[in-house]
Amino acid sequence: MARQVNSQRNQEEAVIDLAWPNEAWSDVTKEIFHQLNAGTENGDWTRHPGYLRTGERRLYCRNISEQGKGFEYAIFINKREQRATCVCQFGPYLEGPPSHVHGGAVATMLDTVMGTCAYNVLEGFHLTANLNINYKKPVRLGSTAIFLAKVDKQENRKAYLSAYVTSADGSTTLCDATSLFVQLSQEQMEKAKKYLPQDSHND
Ligand SMILES: CCCCCCCCCCCCCC(=O)SCCNC(=O)CCNC(=O)[C@H](O)C(C)(C)COP(=O)(O)OP(=O)(O)OC[C@H]1O[C@@H](n2cnc3c(N)ncnc32)[C@H](O)[C@@H]1OP(=O)(O)O
Repeated sequence: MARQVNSQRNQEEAVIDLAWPNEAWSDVTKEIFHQLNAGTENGDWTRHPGYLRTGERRLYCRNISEQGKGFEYAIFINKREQRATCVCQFGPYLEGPPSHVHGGAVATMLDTVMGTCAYNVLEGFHLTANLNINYKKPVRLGSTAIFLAKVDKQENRKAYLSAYVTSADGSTTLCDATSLFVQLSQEQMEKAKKYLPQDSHND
């Protein structure tokens, strides 16, 4: 179940870690989560907590209030291999083409998984400079997909990544993507500080 942690900022703001199975997750989503979570046992992989703050600040893809209606996902990071893997179930609020997921919702998850993966090489805050997606097959609403991202190259503040999205059984490639993330310079970080939460929860 989602776990409640308290942010250091103020006690009444509950910070809930949603990157855990809940009753809205299908058996397929739960099974893939447990397979991926097993990789954290030997320390190669780390599950990235997915915080929903009850206060005023939320990460967009965590903020659909009713469980199961939007993005339900967990991301795992492998720092040594500079990779990230995500299991994601797309709820009914994300409909684009009838009974299928909006391409922008798939792009959101690609942006988030690749952005999280970029933390393997970039320090501090980074932003998406470029995101290119090839949509190979429509994604059924309510289905579960697996996102696999890796860092291909780093040049100073720039990290170049690639990713692909498969069906839950891995048999079908739904999308492939490339991206560029740019780490904010010290000067930009100073300016961005006022937007960052005081507590340690990144997501
Ligand atoms: C472990 C903890 C995990 C926590 C996870 C939490 C969730 C995380 C996931 C959430 C993720 C969500 C993420 C989101 O949704 S981020 C939201 C969407 N992105 C933005 O809003 C970014 C808007 N753009 C900018 O702010 C600036 O343009 C940036 C900061 C990107 C660069 O402007 P800056 O003034 O700083 O630097 P620069 O212009 O000198 O560029 C620097 C270098 O980059 C090269 N360049 C730039 N653009 C492009 C381009 N399009 N193609 C190719 N190259 C490009 C450029 O040539 C230069 O190269 P070089 O001359 O140095 O060689």
